[in-house]
Amino acid sequence: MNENVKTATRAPVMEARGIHKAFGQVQALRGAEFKARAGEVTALIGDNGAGKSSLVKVLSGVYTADEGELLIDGKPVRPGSPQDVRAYGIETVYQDLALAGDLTPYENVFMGRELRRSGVLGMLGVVDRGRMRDRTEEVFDALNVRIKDHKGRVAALSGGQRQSVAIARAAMWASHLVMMDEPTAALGVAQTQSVLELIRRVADSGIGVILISHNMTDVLEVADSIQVLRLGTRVATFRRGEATVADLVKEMTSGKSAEVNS
Ligand SMILES: Nc1ncnc2c1ncn2[C@@H]1O[C@H](COP(=O)(O)OP(=O)(O)OP(=O)(O)O)[C@@H](O)[C@H]1O
Repeated sequence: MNENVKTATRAPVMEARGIHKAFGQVQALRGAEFKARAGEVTALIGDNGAGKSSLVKVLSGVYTADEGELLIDGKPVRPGSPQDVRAYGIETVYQDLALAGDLTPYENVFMGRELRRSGVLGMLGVVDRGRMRDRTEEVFDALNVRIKDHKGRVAALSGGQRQSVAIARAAMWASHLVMMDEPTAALGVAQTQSVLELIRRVADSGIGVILISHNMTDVLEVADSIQVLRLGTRVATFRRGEATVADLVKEMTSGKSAEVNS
């Protein structure tokens, strides 16, 4: 399908308009705009202090914006907490991953949202381990997340596998959107590649992905849309294939330093 037609026909799953957020004297966001579409990876990039984390925390309900509007599926929303945002089918994978190392992958996937047995056993609070394990394996298979030992502790997995467990968990619960904060920051080359492939598969499954990253190569490889923040404002938006590393660096640094080594 023609790229422009495809883009135009997809409603933004999440949109931020004119977001302002101050911390005391520091104006972290100054009328920031942002748009993410279903089935696409939207990268949010910017230099240190540009406002990426602040914007994602507004989008994920951790902060309330001082001014501005949030829309989900085109409808204005006013989330008061992260739980409100999760209720819209939007999950966030933070840098610490929020995994319990002593638990297995499936226990992590269902942590705090355990499935109960039916009937009296369910009423007594007995969890349905078999169903949780089967569902987890199904989701991991669909996303091609390969974990050899489903009964082993998450702490024994590699960094890339732990990241994959956290992303697959988010994708399983998210009906709309997954936000990821620097998912490849701590990974080596091979693990980065497999996490990028997973991010692509999550978007291809039809939900939106927001990717915050410092890594220009990753962003150029996987993102359908790249939105650049500088000093709390969106200064540029590129579609896939429209920008080079030099273009991105230039936008991030107000054109003062277009010199890049990669
Ligand atoms: N809780 C806070 N209290 C005070 N100032 C804050 C707070 N959070 C962010 N800031 C300030 O707001 C500005 C934007 O920060 P933010 O963390 O959103 O940027 P960022 O683009 O995510 O940066 P980085 O890549 O370094 O994480 C910075 O000047 C930062 O110091």
